[in-house]
Amino acid sequence: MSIVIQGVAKTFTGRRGTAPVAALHPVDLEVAETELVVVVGPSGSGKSTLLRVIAGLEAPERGTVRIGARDVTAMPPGARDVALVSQEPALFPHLRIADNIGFGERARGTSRDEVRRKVTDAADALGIGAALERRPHELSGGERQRVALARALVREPAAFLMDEPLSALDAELRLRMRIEIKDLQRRLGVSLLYVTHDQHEALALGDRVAVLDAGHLLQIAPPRELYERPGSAFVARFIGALPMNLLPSGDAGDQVLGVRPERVRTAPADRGRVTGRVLTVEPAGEGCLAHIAVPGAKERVLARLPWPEAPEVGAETGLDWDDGDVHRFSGADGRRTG
Ligand SMILES: Nc1ncnc2c1ncn2[C@@H]1O[C@H](COP(=O)(O)OP(=O)(O)OP(=O)(O)O)[C@@H](O)[C@H]1O
Repeated sequence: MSIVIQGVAKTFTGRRGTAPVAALHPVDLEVAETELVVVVGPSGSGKSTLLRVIAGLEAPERGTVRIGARDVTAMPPGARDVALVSQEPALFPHLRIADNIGFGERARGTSRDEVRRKVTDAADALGIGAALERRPHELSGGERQRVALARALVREPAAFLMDEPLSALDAELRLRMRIEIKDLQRRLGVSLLYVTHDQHEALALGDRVAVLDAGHLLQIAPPRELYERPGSAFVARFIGALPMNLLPSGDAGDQVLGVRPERVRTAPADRGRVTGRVLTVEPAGEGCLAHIAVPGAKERVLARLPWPEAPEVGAETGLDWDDGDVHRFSGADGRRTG
């Protein structure tokens, strides 16, 4: 079922003497019936708070949360019919994996045979069918995370919420499980709202990706659109393997010109659009990453280059790019202007 949140705001009133923290400014977000939406943002941007509000673990001070046709804003977590999978799955250490997966169903009064069937199906779907008799401490981190996912599956919830479920795993396992999660979501045809701080994971996984910063939802768009037409300078720097280069432009310096490091070329010092001094050249897999100090730019300009074009450290170099690769933002609020 769909997840629809409207005007959800949350402020944590600090302990005595500390200032209140606005974790979420009014946020609107919709996850369609069979959609996978990823919320991405830096640490402290409000991602977990958003999921906890939807799950019913935090009460918003304003706004509504709907799951399908039901307004669940005032409902306790158990009545919402959503499953939340988090980074560190809380498993019962003394229970077998089968009982961990089936725990909620048993508590709900489902018959023993029915629970056994559901547990076996979910465990098989996640490739942990052979681990059902073991205890949590006998499993790897990846397997324990699969147990948490199986436990969520068994409940057949109306919607899934996942809070950085893969961040404790190594890179290779993360990649594998990312594919499995997307696969599972497709097969089940359910809505999934997935939270991560990793823009790479967000782009790979989401049908749409929502960027959150300091409690503000800045943009929600399909991954390619987010990369190709970021709506603000913040999104342009946050989304992408490397942050977008930003250079002052416009007569009054009131505009910001953006160009991605992978679109920058070097040129003879007197022939580029800008000129700068090469600070370092780092090996970066297939090619290299040159850091260039350009007068007037707040940050060093990055250029992702093939090795044959690697400039000399210390040399002056021109930098060039195509007109079509230029993004423009307003200098005042960083909003996209062209
Ligand atoms: N229970 C709480 N009491 C007070 N402040 C809180 C509480 N929970 C979260 N916050 C604050 O609200 C803001 C948002 O926190 P939240 O955990 O939602 O961010 P996040 O994007 O999930 O961060 P991370 O990626 O580090 O988990 C932060 O400034 C945090 O310090």
